[in-house]
Amino acid sequence: MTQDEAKLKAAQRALDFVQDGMSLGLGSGTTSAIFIKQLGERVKQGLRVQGIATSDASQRLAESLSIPITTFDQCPELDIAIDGADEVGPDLALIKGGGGAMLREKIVAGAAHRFIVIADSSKLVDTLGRFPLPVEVIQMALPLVSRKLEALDLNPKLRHHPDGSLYITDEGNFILDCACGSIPDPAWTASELRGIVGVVEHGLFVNMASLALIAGDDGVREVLP
Ligand SMILES: O=C[C@H](O)[C@H](O)[C@H](O)COP(=O)(O)O
Repeated sequence: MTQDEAKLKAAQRALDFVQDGMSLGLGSGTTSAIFIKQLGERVKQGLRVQGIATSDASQRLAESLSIPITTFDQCPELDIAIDGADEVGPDLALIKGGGGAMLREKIVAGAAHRFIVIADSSKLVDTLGRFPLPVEVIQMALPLVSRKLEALDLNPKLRHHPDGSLYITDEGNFILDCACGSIPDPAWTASELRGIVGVVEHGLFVNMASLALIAGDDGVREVLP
């Protein structure tokens, strides 16, 4: 099975958890985009749902498929948030933010009764940290935050687009990608990052996911924390 086929299988399985009338968190990234497209098909067939998107790109995609979009004003609680991940570690601790969307993703996942991760099996790891950990930073604080991350040996590097221009998030911030290697205690690292003024959010999701749907050659596995 190719990685894209596995992403499709995970996304399709996630649809089994969606019921008529639900309010959904719509994730970001390639796996989530596949889920949103599948959801769009169901909406076309009459499924009634509404969603809050975790990025401008996901919102545009959902709107193009006529999936109704709502806001936290109208809908402060979501039934399920469904999103991809860059790494899925023990206890379903995650690294997210490869696509720069982790701030809104964390807000949306936190507002959902269930947060379901969809991923192909290449994302499963024994220890988080092979994927660089994204840290979203207020622009003016960049030099200060960079120094603090260096002092923590997190090895931050400012994210750029492939054309060399600076990467700016949907909320107007920079991202420092930390090639820090193994993260043996994600909760500790998360709390260190949380304590740095100027850090808006980071890509460690600890104790948030309630289920991961991991697709590979052996089918789709349901992984619990
Ligand atoms: O910012 C992006 C998100 O956290 C994505 O969910 C994550 O990067 C996984 O993306 P993909 O499904 O494309 O591997």
